This record gives sequence, C-alpha cells and structure tokens, in this order.
Amino acid sequence: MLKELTVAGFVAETSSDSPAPGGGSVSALAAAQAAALLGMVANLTVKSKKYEAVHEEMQKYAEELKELELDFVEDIDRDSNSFNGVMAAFKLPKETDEEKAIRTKTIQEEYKKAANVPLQVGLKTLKLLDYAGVLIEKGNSNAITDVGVGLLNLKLAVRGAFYNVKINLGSIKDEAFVADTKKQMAEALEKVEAVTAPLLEKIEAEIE
Ligand SMILES: Nc1nc(=O)c2c([nH]1)NC[C@@H]1CN(c3ccc(C(=O)N[C@@H](CCC(=O)O)C(=O)O)cc3)C=[N+]21
Repeated sequence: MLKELTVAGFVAETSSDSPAPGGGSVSALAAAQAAALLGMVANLTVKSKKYEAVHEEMQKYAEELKELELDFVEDIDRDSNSFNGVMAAFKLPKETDEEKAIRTKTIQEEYKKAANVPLQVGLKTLKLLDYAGVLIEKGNSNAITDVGVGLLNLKLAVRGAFYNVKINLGSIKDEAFVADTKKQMAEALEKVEAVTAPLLEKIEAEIE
C-alpha cells in the first residue's frame, strides 16, 4: 500500500516508470497535507495558554480534521487502485464478440470509478475551507504560514484531482454522467477560488 511507504519511498515510487502513483494520488496526498497542517494549527492553539478561550472549539476542529486527514490518506491508494482498474480493463481479452462487449463495458465502468475517486477527493477537500477561515481568525498566530501552506495544498488538491477527473471524462460515453460531473467540478472550483483568494491575501499581508 502506498500509504505505508516512507516519504522518500513514495516520491521514488512516483518518479519510477510504474504506472502508479500518478497525479491523482499526489493530489490526494496534497489534500491529506492540507488537513494535517490545519489540524496542526488547531493543536498548537489548544497547546497554548494564550488561546485558552478557544481551547474547546479548537480541540473539536483538531478531531474533525484528523478524521479528514486519515480519509485523504486512504484516497492516495484509492486513486491509484482506481486507475489501475482502467488499465486492467484494457488488458481484457478481445477475441470474440462477447469478449469485446464485456471489455468495452468494463472499460466504461472502470473509467467512471477512476473519475469518481478524484471527484470525491476534490469535493471533500472543500470541507477544509471553513476550518482555514476560523484558524486564521482565532488560531495560534505563530502558525499563520502553516494555514497558508495548508491552503496552497488545498488548492492543488482540488485542481489536481479535477484534472484527473476531466481526462477520464474524455473517455466516458455516458453524457449525463459527464455533464453532471462537470457541473459539480465547476461549482466546487468557483467556491475554492472565492474562499481561498482573500484568505491567502490576508496571510500574505501579515508576513510582508
Ligand atoms: N483517477 C486517476 N488517477 C490517475 O492518476 C490518472 C487518472 N485517473 N487518469 C489518467 C491519468 C494518467 N495516468 C497514467 C498513468 C500511467 C500510465 C502508463 O503507465 N502508461 C503506459 C501503459 C501501461 C500499461 O499498459 O500497463 C504507457 O503509456 O506506456 C499512463 C497514464 C494516470 N492518471
């Protein structure tokens, strides 16, 4: 499992000529890193006496963010497994008409799965947006840049996951599925931009 690798091992596995992990898993890793950095800031706020007034609130955020972090770590493998499913489907036999029909149907099903996994990663990543805003307002101000790096990872996670959705949509013949998926992505991307831009501006102004 990719999630069990060391950091060096994961990076080396990425650069190797093996098909996975690719951009989809790396986007899921970015989502996990975003959740982890936001969780870290919540934990640093809990630890500091200066922020005693928000300890309870921050403890709750830390726990919720930990759940999201662990789920995104699972998505690293879910994504690679889903794209491996597409590649396995292409290798199915195609001698007889029956084999051809099964292969075509399986390829379509596997492409839908390989589109759905990064679609869900991108959509789930939006759950992190509210935490980032609150952490900038009320969190440990020593760690403001950690919220910033979290936000950059968040943006990468959504856009990168959606790149993978989009390239897979190009092979999917179910037009209703394609249209519905594109609509969900467009709405999500708009929200991410609208929320992250002012937050990053604020952080960048603080450290100027
Ligand atoms: N959910 C999702 N996650 C992805 O990571 C993802 C994706 N969807 N959709 C498409 C892109 C592209 N990508 C490739 C990975 C390996 C080869 C690869 O190994 N290709 C070999 C063939 C390998 C074989 O046939 O066994 C070749 O081109 O020679 C190609 C492309 C992953 N992506």
